[in-house]
Amino acid sequence: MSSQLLVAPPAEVRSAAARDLRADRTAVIGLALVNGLAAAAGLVGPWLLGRIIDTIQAGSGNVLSTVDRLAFGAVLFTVVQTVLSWWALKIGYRFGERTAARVRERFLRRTLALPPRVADHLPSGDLIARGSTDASRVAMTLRSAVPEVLVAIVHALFLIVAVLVLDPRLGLCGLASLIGVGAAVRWYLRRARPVYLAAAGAEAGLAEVVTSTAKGARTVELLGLEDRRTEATETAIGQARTARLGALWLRTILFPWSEIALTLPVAGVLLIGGALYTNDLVSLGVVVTAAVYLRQLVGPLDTLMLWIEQLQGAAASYARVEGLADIPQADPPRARDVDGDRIRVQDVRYSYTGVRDVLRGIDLSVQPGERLAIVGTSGAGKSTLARLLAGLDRPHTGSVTIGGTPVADLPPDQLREHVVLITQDHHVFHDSLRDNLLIAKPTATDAELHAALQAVGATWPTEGPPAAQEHELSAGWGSGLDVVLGRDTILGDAEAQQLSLARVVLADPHTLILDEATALLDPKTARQTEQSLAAVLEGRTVIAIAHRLQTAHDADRIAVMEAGELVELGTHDELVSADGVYGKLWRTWHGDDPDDTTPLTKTSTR
Ligand SMILES: Nc1ncnc2c1ncn2[C@@H]1O[C@H](COP(=O)(O)OP(=O)(O)OP(=O)(O)O)[C@@H](O)[C@H]1O
Repeated sequence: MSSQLLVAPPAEVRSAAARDLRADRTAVIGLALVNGLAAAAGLVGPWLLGRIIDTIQAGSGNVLSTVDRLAFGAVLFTVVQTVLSWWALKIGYRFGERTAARVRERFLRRTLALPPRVADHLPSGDLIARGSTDASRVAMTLRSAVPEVLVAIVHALFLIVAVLVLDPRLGLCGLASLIGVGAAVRWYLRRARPVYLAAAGAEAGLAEVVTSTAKGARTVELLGLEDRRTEATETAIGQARTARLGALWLRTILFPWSEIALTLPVAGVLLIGGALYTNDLVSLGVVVTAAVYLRQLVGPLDTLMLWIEQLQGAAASYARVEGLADIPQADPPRARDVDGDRIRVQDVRYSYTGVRDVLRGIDLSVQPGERLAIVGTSGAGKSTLARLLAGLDRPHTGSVTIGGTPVADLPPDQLREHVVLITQDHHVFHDSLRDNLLIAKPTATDAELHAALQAVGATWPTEGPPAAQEHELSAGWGSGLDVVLGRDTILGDAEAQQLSLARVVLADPHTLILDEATALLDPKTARQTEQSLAAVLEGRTVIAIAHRLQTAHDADRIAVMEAGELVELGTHDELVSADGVYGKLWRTWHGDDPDDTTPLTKTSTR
C-alpha cells in the first residue's frame, strides 16, 4: 500500500459532481428556473428604455403618458428581477450548504471506513488538510461561488441572446466580447489544474511537516532536532509560497486580458450602431438597448472572473477530497469461527517499504494464560510484531492466527473480544464518560461501566452530586457517567490510561499485548497505571514488550529479537544458562542483581 494519498482524476471529479447535483435535483431545477426568470425580467428594462427613446424620437401621439407607462414597466421589471435574483441565490445557498454537508460526510465516512492497517500508513498531515482546508474550500465554494456563478452564466447568456434577437449585427459585437473572454479563460483553465493541485499539495506538505513536528515534539527535543525541523518547516513554507505565487501569476494575466475583452463590445456597438443609425438601418432605441445590454454583460462576466480562481482552487480541493475513494478498501471482514485462544505465529515476514523485511521468519506459539515477554534492542521489530499479533496489520508472508483463524481477518467487534493492544496512544473522545466507555462494549449497563472503572482503580464516586460546575473545566473524573470529558472535566495521563484500561475490562479479551503502556510516563503516573494494569492482566494471556529486565524475569517465557529475527525463546533460567544474547544481557548489566530495574532500551545506547 502506497503511503501517498491519491488525487481523483478529472473524469472522476466530474462524475462525483454530477452525483452531487443529481442528489439535490429539485434544488438544481428550481435554481435554473428562477434564474432564467430573473434573467428574462432583467432584459425587459433596457428594452423598455429603447422603446422610450424611439417614442420620444417619433414624437407622435401622447408621448408623455406612453413614456410614463414604459418607465413604470422598467421599474416594475427591475424590482421583479431583484426579487427573483434574491430567491435564486437563496435556493443556491441552501443547495450549497446541503451539498457541502454531503461532501464532508462522505469524506468522514470514507476516512472512518479505512482499515486501521491502511489508515496507519497514510500521511496524517495530508489527511487532516483534506478533511479541513480542502473540505472547507469545497464547502465555501458550493455555498457562495456555485450559486453566484450559475446566476451569472444564465444572465450572460440571456443578454447575448437578447442582443442577437434585437439586431444580429450588434449581437456580433457581444459575441466578439465573449470570444475574447472565452480565449482568456481557456488559456487560464489549461494551466490552472496542475498549478492549483500543486498549491493544495504544498499546503498539505506544510501541514504534514507541522503536524509531525508537533506530534514528535518530545523526540525533537530529546535528540536536539530543532534546527532540522525548523529548516524542514521553512522549506515547506517556501514551497507553499512558490506554488501560491504560481496561481497568482495566472490571475495577473487573466484579469487584464478579460477586462479589455469586456470593454470592447460596448465601444463596438456604439461605433457600428452609430454608423447603422446614421444610414437609417437601425433605430436609436435599438442601439441604446443593445449598448445597455452589453454594458450589463460586464456584471455577470466580472462575477465569473472573480470566482474562477475560487472554482479552480475548489476543483483541486474536490479532487483531493474525492481521492480518498481511490484507496482500495478490503471487503468488510465478516465474523469468523475461532477455535480456542492459542496464538500461533508461523514463518512471518513483514516489510513497511517493500524493500527491507523488518520481521524475518518469525515462529512463535503462545499458550492460553501464558505471560510472554519480548525483549530486544531498539529497532529489532518488537512493536511491529505486537501490531501483527493485535491484528492491526497482516504479515506479507506466513500467518498470525488465534484459534486457527488469521487475526487480521477478524472484524473489529470480534477482534477486541480476543486480543487488545495496550500502548500509550489511548484516545479520550470529547464526549460523555459513558460513551467513551461504551465504545468497548456498546451493550454494557451502567453497573458494568461502574464496575470496569472500579476494577482499574478509577477514583470515581458511584453516587454523588451532579457536576457542580457544569461548564467549568475541572480535573479528575467529574461526578457521573454523563460528565463530558474535555468540557466538564479533564483527565490527567494516568486517568486517561485508566479509561483505556476500563475499556479493556469491558471488551474482556483473553489476550493482552502491552507495548510501552507505561514506559514513557513519569514515575508517579507509571506507578498508578501499573496498579490499574495489574488488575486488568489478571487471568489473561499477556504478551509484553519488556522495557525492563525485571518484566522479562517475571514472565513465563522470554522471546529475544534481533534485527527482525527471533533468536532465543525460553524461560529466564533457560536463557541465562544458555548464555546467549539474553544471558549476556542479564549478566553484563545486571550481574547478580535481578531486582535492578534498568530500562532495556538503555542497553542499546551504552
Ligand atoms: N512506519 C514505519 N515505516 C517504515 N519503517 C518502520 C516503521 N515503523 C518501524 N519501522 C522500522 O521497522 C524496524 C522495526 O521497528 P519496530 O518499531 O518494530 O522496532 P522495536 O524493536 O519496537 O523498536 P523500539 O524498541 O525502538 O520501539 C525499524 O528498523 C524501524 O525503523
